[in-house]
Amino acid sequence: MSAISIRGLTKDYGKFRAINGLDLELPPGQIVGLLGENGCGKTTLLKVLAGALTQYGGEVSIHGHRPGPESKAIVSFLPDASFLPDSATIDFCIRMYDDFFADFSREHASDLIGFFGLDPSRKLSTLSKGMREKAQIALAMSRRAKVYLLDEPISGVDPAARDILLQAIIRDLPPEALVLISTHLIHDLEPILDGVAFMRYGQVLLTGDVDDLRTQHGVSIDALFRKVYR
Ligand SMILES: Nc1ncnc2c1ncn2[C@@H]1O[C@H](COP(=O)(O)OP(=O)(O)OP(=O)(O)O)[C@@H](O)[C@H]1O
Repeated sequence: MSAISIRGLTKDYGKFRAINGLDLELPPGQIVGLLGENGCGKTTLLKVLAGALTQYGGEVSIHGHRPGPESKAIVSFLPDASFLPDSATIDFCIRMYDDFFADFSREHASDLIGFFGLDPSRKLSTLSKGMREKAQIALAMSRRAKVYLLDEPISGVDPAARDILLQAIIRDLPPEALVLISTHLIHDLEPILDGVAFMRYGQVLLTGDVDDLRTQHGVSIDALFRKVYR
């Protein structure tokens, strides 16, 4: 069974059609980059998959479930905006996730927070953008989910820390998990990607295995992106 199966997805914001008849099939056990120009619909697609946008057209299935309570139990979603209360400490967020998600591991989260060098007693309001991203990634990746949806997870962190963050994302990943990551930092993400989905104007333009695409086009995925969107 596909981890994600989408047929003819449409999503309108008022009169504007942000997703326009999008089809996508993604198997489990892969890390897939969701790539495309600003405004092509990446965040909108991830929000539909996460169950955060409920008004849409077409068929969406996550391990056989339409987005809703059953899919949310197996999907770990990391939105692009900060979604945790400013006044909360990292420790409080860990306890909140633990209460909220049956598949959450406190030990794993504490381990990742330590790995990132963050002090769990710090309030989120006192963290830099990059530190906050690290904390949010630690929380999202400490669920034993079947699908991880990560929207621009490393945009705020410095180049040297990106590798560490990517290692944290792939570390201890359940083998059958699908990770769908939207990003503009293709060069940084490329080493961990198994597949890519290129989007344009609310549709999927091209999908494929990164090794196959590199062989077929004779360039890196980063270079292929520049070629496709030139
Ligand atoms: N709440 C909203 N109301 C109206 N239009 C919206 C809303 N959210 C997104 N859009 C529009 O929908 C389109 C897709 O937006 P979306 O955020 O999904 O793109 P994106 O690919 O994630 O962009 P970026 O790479 O810049 O983050 C854009 O044209 C955007 O202006």
